[in-house]
Amino acid sequence: MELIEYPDVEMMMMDLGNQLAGELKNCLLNHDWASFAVPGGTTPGPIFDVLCAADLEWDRVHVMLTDERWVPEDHERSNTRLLRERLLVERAAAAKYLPLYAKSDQPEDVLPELEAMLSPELPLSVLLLGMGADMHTASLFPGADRLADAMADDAPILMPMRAPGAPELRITLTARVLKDAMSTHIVITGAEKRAALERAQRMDPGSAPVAAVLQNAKVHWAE
Ligand SMILES: O=C1O[C@H](COP(=O)(O)O)[C@@H](O)[C@H](O)[C@H]1O
Repeated sequence: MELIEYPDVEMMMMDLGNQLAGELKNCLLNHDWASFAVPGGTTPGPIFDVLCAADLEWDRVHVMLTDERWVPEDHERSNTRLLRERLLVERAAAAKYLPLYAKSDQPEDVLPELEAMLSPELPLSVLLLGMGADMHTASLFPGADRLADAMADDAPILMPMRAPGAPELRITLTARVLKDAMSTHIVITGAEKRAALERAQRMDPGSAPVAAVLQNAKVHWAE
């Protein structure tokens, strides 16, 4: 793991947005397209604000979420909604978006079609992850009902996830998909998450899921 500390959050968001744009651009030099997975939640909005204006061939970038809350796309807690408002705008509106949500009461009903759509995109070219203070990443939550299955090397691409710490039903990329990414960045802010990151480095992924992806990750932190 490489830890990169920034003087302040604003600088981190700007710098990280530019780094991600540079990686996508490099990837497009050698490949027909780049697959790019991003988190939802409260942290990445300002990175998306930088990225969406980046001068790159967005029509060759395939964007997806690392995880989604099983709520309609116009719900205030929808990660898709965040993406549509902050990332898939301006130049980035030309990107191809691969949704992790489909209208259905539960993700189990639509898993085969979602997985068939994602399968050609793997391994992910560029992966940006967030992390909660409880050491969850994507929707791999400590104490989740099927966490062990989602952490296994032979896990499917996607799994539904129900967890005590998550207010709604989730769907998430599994750990092996995250671990296989060509380039992994994790963005965290504040003292509480920094302390959680340090704890996670000494813990088993079964109780600190983010530990599964730390080895090859660049972790970006600002107070
Ligand atoms: O619920 C989620 O939480 C994590 C962390 O979110 P944050 O609000 O603490 O930044 C996020 O990475 C994940 O995509 C999201 O669904």
